[in-house]
Amino acid sequence: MPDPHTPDVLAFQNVYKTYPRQPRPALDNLTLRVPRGSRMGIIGRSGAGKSTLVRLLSGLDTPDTGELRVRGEVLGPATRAGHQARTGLVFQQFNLLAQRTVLRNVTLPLELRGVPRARRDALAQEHLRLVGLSEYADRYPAQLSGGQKQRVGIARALVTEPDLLLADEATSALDPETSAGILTLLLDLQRERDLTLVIVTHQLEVVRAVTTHVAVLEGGQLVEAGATAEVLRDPQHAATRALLDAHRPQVTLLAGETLRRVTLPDLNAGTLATLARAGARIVQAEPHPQGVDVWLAAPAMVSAQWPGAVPA
Ligand SMILES: Nc1ncnc2c1ncn2[C@@H]1O[C@H](COP(=O)(O)OP(=O)(O)OP(=O)(O)O)[C@@H](O)[C@H]1O
Repeated sequence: MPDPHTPDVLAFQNVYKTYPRQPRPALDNLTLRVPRGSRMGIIGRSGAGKSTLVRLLSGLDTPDTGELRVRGEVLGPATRAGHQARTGLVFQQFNLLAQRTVLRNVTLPLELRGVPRARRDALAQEHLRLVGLSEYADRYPAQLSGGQKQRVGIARALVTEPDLLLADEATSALDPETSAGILTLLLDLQRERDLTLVIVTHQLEVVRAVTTHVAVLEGGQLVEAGATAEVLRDPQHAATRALLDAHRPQVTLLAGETLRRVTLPDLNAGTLATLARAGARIVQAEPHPQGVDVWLAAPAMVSAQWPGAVPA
């Protein structure tokens, strides 16, 4: 964990939120710290409270009781506008305006802020370059693929140069390969700009691939939080274990085999031969920001030798 004296960029303190006419709180006494510069995954099954947490974080809604501090300030009417100006949002459904070109979608937050046209066009062009879409400035959203739309969404979120980026199911609508590309981009941008990244997802592989920390919600409560590697290696709560189990490939293991997951730079002939010699079977492979995420069924002693292999 980071130095405890570093000011947390975000801190929920005993936050409750209940929607009108609902019997149970959507957030139930939530206390959570998101350290500056971290990549925090928020995970939980449907209805756990993830979107509610994002609504509060983005300043779109307020806690009933409890406190939400951002960059050391309590988020409230006096600080909301300033907070929103420094916060970028990336959505599952991209939320692009169909009647605007790609460039005009990216300039929109700058227009709302009254930035002069020449300046906002230059900034938007620069951000389209950053996401690899310089050539698409004059197209319309309907002429783009899902992955390209999300790149525009990321350019729009970053064009105001926020220090906090909230991504709500940013890759859930995309296929695994496109999703890996978007996650790689988010990871690169987070490092380059020293952003604090909060990723809300129901996809455990997203948490595994990009986050430094993870918080698990269940019924509006925080049931587990910590460094991602530790939580995934040794989950303490049944809700976390259930999420992990749901992600395991369905495979019948042979006697003496265990299931392991390992991230490899690629699956070349040499790697495949080494795996075969070790008696390891590939049961599933998915693109990953650092290469390929491979699930192996392998003899227990063999799989332990793979660098980076973790028990699944
Ligand atoms: N606008 C609303 N009005 C009433 N109840 C709501 C509203 N939004 C969410 N809820 C309820 O609050 C609880 C938490 O919902 P929330 O959308 O935050 O969960 P979630 O983890 O994001 O779920 P999902 O993964 O399905 O999006 C649920 O019981 C949900 O039914």
